[in-house]
Amino acid sequence: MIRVTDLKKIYRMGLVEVAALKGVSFNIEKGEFVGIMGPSGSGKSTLLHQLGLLDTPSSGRIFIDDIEVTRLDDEARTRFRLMHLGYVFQDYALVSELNVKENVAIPAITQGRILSECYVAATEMLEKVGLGNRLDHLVYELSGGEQQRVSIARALVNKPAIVFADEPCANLDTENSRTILELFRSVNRDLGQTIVMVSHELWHQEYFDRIIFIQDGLLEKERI
Ligand SMILES: Nc1ncnc2c1ncn2[C@@H]1O[C@H](COP(=O)(O)OP(=O)(O)OP(=O)(O)O)[C@@H](O)[C@H]1O
Repeated sequence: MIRVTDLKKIYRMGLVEVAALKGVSFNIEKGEFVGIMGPSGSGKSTLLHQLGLLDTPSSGRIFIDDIEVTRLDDEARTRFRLMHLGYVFQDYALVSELNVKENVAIPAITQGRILSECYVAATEMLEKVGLGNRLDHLVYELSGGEQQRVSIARALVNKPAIVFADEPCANLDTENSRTILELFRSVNRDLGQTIVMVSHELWHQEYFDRIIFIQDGLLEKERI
């Protein structure tokens, strides 16, 4: 489903260059729950941003379902993201002025679906993540763990083929982290979504089907 060949990313700030990815190649199969792990500064978030089409690599190729996404122009990339990809970030990135149901409906509304349908889809996803009783709450009325579940519901509302999660448990305690990881696991099993998640917490690896280890911008090893 995802095929990456010789991916490189060099950040340039004036005369200073940082080679964050130095040529990585791997595949991710449809329906896998993959963890990207490695030390701080190793290139995990950079890799996730390239895979999730949130940034453009310096060189190399990424194919998603045989489409070479690294060749898409800006408009096509935006459309591809909206139609096929979902995102979960460590700071939840929710809109504080909107209630929970409205937040989750945003990607569906952006797709141009009928408003009432968007709210039905949002409600369904909030029930799936165990927040069917919080639809009209404002974001600040929820705990951190609940806010992250809202952001997962938002990532899933368009039923994307792939969900990218960048350290989604970074701001949560162990109990809430387990809830989030179990939620990803059940979504992966029940809805068949491919999930790619960055984490530096070793204990998270028990939840992943496979781990891609990255060290100093290079693939360290892959293991089942
Ligand atoms: N926008 C940027 N501009 C310049 N350098 C960057 C940028 N983003 C990341 N880097 C550098 O690229 C390298 C890889 O960073 P990245 O954030 O991908 O690592 P990471 O493994 O996700 O780290 P962490 O676990 O600490 O979040 C680091 O040396 C970092 O300083």
